Amino acid sequence: MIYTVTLNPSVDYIVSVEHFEIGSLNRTAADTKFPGGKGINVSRVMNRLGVESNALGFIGGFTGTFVEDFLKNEHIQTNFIKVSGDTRINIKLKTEEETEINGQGPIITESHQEEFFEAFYKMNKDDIVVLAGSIPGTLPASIYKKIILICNEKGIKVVADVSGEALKQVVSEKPYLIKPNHHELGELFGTEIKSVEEALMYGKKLIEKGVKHVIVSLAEKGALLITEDYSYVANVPKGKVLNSVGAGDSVVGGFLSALSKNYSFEEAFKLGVAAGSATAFSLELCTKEKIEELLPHIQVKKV
Ligand SMILES: Nc1ncnc2c1ncn2[C@@H]1O[C@H](COP(=O)(O)OP(=O)(O)OP(=O)(O)O)[C@@H](O)[C@H]1O
Ligand SMILES: O=P(O)(O)OC[C@@]1(O)O[C@H](CO)[C@@H](O)[C@@H]1O
Repeated sequence: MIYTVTLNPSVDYIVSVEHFEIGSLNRTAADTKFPGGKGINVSRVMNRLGVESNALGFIGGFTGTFVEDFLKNEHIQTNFIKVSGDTRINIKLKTEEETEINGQGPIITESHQEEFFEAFYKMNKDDIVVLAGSIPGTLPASIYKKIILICNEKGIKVVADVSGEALKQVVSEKPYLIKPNHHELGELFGTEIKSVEEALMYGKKLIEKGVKHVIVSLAEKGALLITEDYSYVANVPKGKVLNSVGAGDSVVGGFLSALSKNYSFEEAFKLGVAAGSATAFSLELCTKEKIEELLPHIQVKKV
């Protein structure tokens, strides 16, 4: 089973405003709500590609019920720990420029954490754990490290899509796969990455540190898959970006779905990139049909 971990899920409130003015009453041209949080997005993308997963994390209140019910309606398994506060609402404002306001999330107590860890003690070596998204303020900053230590002891593969301090901690535990974007990779090394060549050089440094596979996404500049033995670069198809929320998560969801169907790494990488672009070119997360439409426009080359 692939378990996705979203420590701080959300209701993503997607609001389109034609000419947004600070200090004025703005009215929406359209608005929608979706369950959000990076691990949940990975689960939803995998589900669209016919791959089962189980979504873990903490939810609470009416917003938590919305998230859980939405996933159940999509036939996605969940095993959330219920907390007493409300799951956060993250505002995604679509106007001339995309602007996001992410909430803080509910308080998570020590007993909630103990309950959460029980799921990991029951996993076995054939499982995969995907850690994705930020760590809420009431959880210890070392929580991802603690999860990886349990997984490493059991031989469970860990995939991580995290940033900042959490990325530093995750890298030191040598996970199976990480997917930073070029900003996150640059931040890790205290630099700014401006080209695919620089991304390749810094990505290789992570392999030297013991990470097994690295996917670096570079938005419209393409993506890299770097391993100990080979590296691939992919272009991204041309299209109108309608929504970048969840594009990175779609790369992870697409890649893992393909691996679980025994695709080669090269093909899985291609599908991951197609899924990322399919989300970028859609109002919501990618569909299988949109991914298939984009696949022929992606070339993967060894570098
Ligand atoms: N302008 C674009 N044109 C085509 N594809 C894009 C574009 N921007 C993003 N993508 C697709 O989305 C993927 C992830 O984008 P990006 O590198 O911005 O990751 P991210 O910052 O993790 O995404 P997110 O917005 O979810 O945080 C890219 O690999 C690509 O497939
Ligand atoms: O606050 P975090 O955990 O860093 O990010 C949460 C989030 O912005 O990421 C997803 C897109 O990747 C959204 O569904 C969600 O709102």
